[in-house]
Amino acid sequence: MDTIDPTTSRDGVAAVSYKDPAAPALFTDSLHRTGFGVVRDHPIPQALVEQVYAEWLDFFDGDAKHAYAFDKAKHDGFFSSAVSETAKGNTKRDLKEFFHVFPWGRYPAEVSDAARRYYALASEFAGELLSWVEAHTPPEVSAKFTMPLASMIDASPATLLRILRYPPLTGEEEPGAVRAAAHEDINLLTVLPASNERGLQLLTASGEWADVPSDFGTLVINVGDMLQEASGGFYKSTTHRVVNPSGEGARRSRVSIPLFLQPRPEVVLSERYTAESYLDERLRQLGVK
Ligand SMILES: O=C(O)CCC(=O)C(=O)O
Ligand SMILES: [Fe+2]
Repeated sequence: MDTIDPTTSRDGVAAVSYKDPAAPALFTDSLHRTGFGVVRDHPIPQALVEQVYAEWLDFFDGDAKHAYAFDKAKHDGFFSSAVSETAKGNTKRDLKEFFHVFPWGRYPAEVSDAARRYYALASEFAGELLSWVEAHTPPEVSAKFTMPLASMIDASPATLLRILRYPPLTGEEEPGAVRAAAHEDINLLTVLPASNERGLQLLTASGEWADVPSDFGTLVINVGDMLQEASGGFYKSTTHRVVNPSGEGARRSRVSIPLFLQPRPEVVLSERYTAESYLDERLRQLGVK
C-alpha cells in the first residue's frame, strides 16, 4: 500500500496551505480528482483540537458517558460500541464509540466547552471552504446548485460534530471487524482534523487503498454524498475506512472529530431530494432509523 504524496504524485490528494493564493483552486481540483483535500496553515487553533482530544478521551474512559445514551429520534448523545454503526453492505459493527454534538443537543457536563467552540470555528471555516468550491466549480455544474453552497449550511441545526473514540484493541474483537468499515459520508463535505493515530485510508479511482495524508495539525476534507448529488456527480463521494493498527498502536486509543456539514433540512439538493429526504433514506439504510 502506498502513501499518496502530493509532492510526487499529480494524481494524489493535494495538501494546500491556507495562505497560498492558489489554495482555493488547488483544493477544489483535489476534491474533484480524489474526493479529498488537505489544508495546512489553517485558522483553527491546533491547541483547541488537542484539548478536545484530551478531554474527550478522559470522558470515554469513564462511566459518565452512559448517562447520555443516544436519543433514537434525535440522534444526539452517546453511541456505545454495542450500538455503533454497521457500514452499508457490512455485517460487523465498527470498533468505535462516539458522541454526537448538535448545537441544540445534549452536551456532557464532564467536559469543557472546547468541542462547542471547535464546532463554531470549524463551521465558519467550512463556509469558506464551500465558497472556494463554488468559485472553482465549472459554471454548468454550479448552475445546478439551488443556492450558494455556503448558504446551505448557514445556521444549520443538522451539522453534526461526531467525537469518535476507537478503543485499544484487545484481541477479543470479532474476526473481520474494523475500526471503521469502508463507507461514504452522507453530508456535503466533512472537515476532519488529523487524528492522533494513523489508519484513515481512501479508495483510489484505480481501486487501491491508500493512506490519506494526515500530518498532525492539518485538516482533511472529503466530499460526501450530498455534494455528489447536488453537483450531478461532478464531485465524487470517495469511499474511505479506518484500518486496525498492529503492534504498539493497537494498545492506544484513536480519537477523531469529523464535522459533517449537513444543509438545513428544507434545502433542495437536486430534483430528487431535499437534504431531509436524502438523510432519512441513508439513515434507514444504515439501520439507525
Ligand atoms: O476517524 C476517522 O478518521 C474517520 C471517521 C469517518 O470516516 C466517519 O466517521 O465517517
Ligand atoms: Fe467517514
